[in-house]
Amino acid sequence: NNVAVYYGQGYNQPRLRHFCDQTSNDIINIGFINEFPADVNDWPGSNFANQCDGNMFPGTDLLNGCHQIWEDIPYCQNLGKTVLLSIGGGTATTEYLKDDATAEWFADFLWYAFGPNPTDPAKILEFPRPFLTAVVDGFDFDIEHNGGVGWAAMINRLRSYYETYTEKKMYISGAPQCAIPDAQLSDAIQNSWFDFIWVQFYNTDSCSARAWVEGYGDFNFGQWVQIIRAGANPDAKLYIGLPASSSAANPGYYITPSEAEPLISTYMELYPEQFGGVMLWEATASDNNVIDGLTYAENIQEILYS
Ligand SMILES: CNC(=O)NC(=N)Nc1ccccc1
Repeated sequence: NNVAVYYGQGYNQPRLRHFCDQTSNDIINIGFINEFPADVNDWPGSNFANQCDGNMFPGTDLLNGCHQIWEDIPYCQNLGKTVLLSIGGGTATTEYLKDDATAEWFADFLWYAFGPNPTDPAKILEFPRPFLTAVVDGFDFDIEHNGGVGWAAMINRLRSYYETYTEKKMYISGAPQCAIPDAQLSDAIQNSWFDFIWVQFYNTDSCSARAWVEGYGDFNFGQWVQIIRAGANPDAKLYIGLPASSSAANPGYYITPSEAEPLISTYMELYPEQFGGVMLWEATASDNNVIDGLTYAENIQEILYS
């Protein structure tokens, strides 16, 4: 079982390699590509908080020169970490896809800009390389607003590129909110191939991990298992998403490691095939939340390996 952490929006966060030096983190989602193309040929925008040097590709909101990230992605991969680039993150005003054509363009852009280094001179001319020669291990969809148009088309387009690429396995993951159906990702889960689904069992009270601990509401991991089994990839791994500290998500959703232990054990044992591990929002919050001498992520890792 794995621990997946989000990185890139942490308060005063250290550089990426700090989190790759931690054995508690297996998958790292770098967030975010937080502005989506308004139309075909439009470039997306990015934000990685205090990282990078504040330079954009001219006329765009796409960061250029994120030396900490392009240096650290191969460092992390050499340590066996899976590094995904996360799309979305929750800024409603800039995260919207108008149609499948725009979605497929978005997929093209991400593939040539952040995927394998293009060899076709035309592609080299057309697309930037924000992380230079670093090649991510796939893309994460943290889509929190504006509905489901385009996501299945975009993921299917990425999959068609993945099929042409034999150097390494590449992944698709998603971070739906826990209420079912998820307005943004349920259609994509039904119609396109995900490898990991990490459900945000926070910020929505009725299906939250906090509700399970307190004995109310409808924590719906089991229903998410059924959704995945009816989806395009029935073998997608399902993760329990949790806040990594009391201030990491909306107030009241944090659960302590000792509260998380029975929850994780219950569902790890109920659904051993589907259970993939725990997702944490987010890495710096985990570092700043030390309990019994271990970060929150290390505490969660102990539970997964116990
Ligand atoms: C996987 N994405 C997230 O977990 N996003 C997230 N936690 N956003 C957020 C929402 C409200 C308060 C703090 C963070």
